[in-house]
Amino acid sequence: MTVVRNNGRSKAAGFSDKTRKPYRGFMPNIWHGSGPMSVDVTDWWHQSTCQMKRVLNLTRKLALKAHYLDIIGAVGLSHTFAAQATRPGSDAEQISASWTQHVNNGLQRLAFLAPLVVRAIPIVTKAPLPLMRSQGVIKTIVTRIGRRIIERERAALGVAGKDSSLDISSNDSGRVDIISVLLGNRRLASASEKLSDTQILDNILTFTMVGHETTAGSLAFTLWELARHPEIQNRLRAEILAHRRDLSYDEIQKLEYLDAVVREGLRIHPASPQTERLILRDDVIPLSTAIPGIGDSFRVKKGQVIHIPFTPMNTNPSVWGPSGAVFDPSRWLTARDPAAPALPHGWSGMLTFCDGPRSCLGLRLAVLEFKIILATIVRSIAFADTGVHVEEKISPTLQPVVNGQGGYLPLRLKLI
Ligand code: HEM
Repeated sequence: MTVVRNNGRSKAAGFSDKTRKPYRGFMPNIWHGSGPMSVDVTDWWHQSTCQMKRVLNLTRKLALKAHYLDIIGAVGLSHTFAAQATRPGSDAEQISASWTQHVNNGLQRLAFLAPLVVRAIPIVTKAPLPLMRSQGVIKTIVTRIGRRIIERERAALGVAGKDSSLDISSNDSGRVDIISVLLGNRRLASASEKLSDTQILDNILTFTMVGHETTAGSLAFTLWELARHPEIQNRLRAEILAHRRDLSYDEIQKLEYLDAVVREGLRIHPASPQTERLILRDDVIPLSTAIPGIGDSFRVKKGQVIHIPFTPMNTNPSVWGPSGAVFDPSRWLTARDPAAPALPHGWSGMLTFCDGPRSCLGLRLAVLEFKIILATIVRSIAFADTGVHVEEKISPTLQPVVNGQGGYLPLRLKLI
């Protein structure tokens, strides 16, 4: 198997997904910042049912307002972004405005060249270009918030003012959230594995941005599908209305059609539809089906960057059948034909959360909050298509684009 690693500049290459609508507009992803994700929170995050129950309580409280920034703030950082308060100049408002700006910059005609330029001349990320400035604004805001969070943790531990560094020497608060795990690293890790201040701040930045934009985008596209498929929407609502409003964690897991709709939304509209990996040594990649002119394998060389397009892999007709690109939740309710080709690795056989050691750390939180918010919204609101032409473009995550404007997805709503 080829040895690859995340090169810290994921999503920097473009592709044209020929099986569906054309994409354009790519931006390098700098959310990973300069620090690696060196704290292993995977087990803690993926396996702790207690944590999930806490998430459930928090997300239920926040669900009606459906603001994912508040959710990641609450469950990840014990920080209140108060995203619902659209107070001009608030952190949430600034992050949102800069992100919209950033999305629209990435939709410019020549934006697809940006990753290539960044790769060739990395210093360009420091240039005062509008393309870079919007990312810089978000990084500045979240870094400021991150410093406040770390100082608050220090104060809570009674070590405030002991020294001027951000170092936390113990973490006995008993809380289990991302920030306490990151800071606990200072106490538990050996000297060579301790996270630096910059790495902790980079992690806060990563969690803040990937922890809300992706889930919000997935929900928006799924609501769009429900608006275009009233029969699916009605069936989902019927399932939800058959249960009490205040669903427990275990009850939410039992809603089969909700589960199917969420999986299908994530399969067809992966919020982060592509990534790339750097080849660490020369190797040969075997192909399951020979390609004319290439054969049944191809060589890769150390230093090459390989592009991994999730959407065609998630919808490939040879794996998912002729209706592979169609939004059809019922495919998750029937047993898969044993003669059909095996699904790829990755959650539910899809690449939406990537796969392998650098796959999404927030998978379970993402799916859980998605289910709770979708169930809460669909219970009370009916969605209809507006007939407006919506395009899907990558900038840098999957974005709805209407008349050249990114980040808007018009839907007609009716209270039930
Ligand atoms: C529907 C929602 C989400 C989708 C589709 C998604 C997708 C992904 C993908 C594809 C990657 C791999 C990126 C790459 O290597 O190029 C990733 C990484 C990551 N995700 Fe998510 N994500 C979602 C929600 C979340 C949430 C809610 C959190 C935080 C709680 C989160 C935290 C992370 C982190 C920290 C990484 C970096 C992991 C690493 O580099 O080791 N994600 N996500």
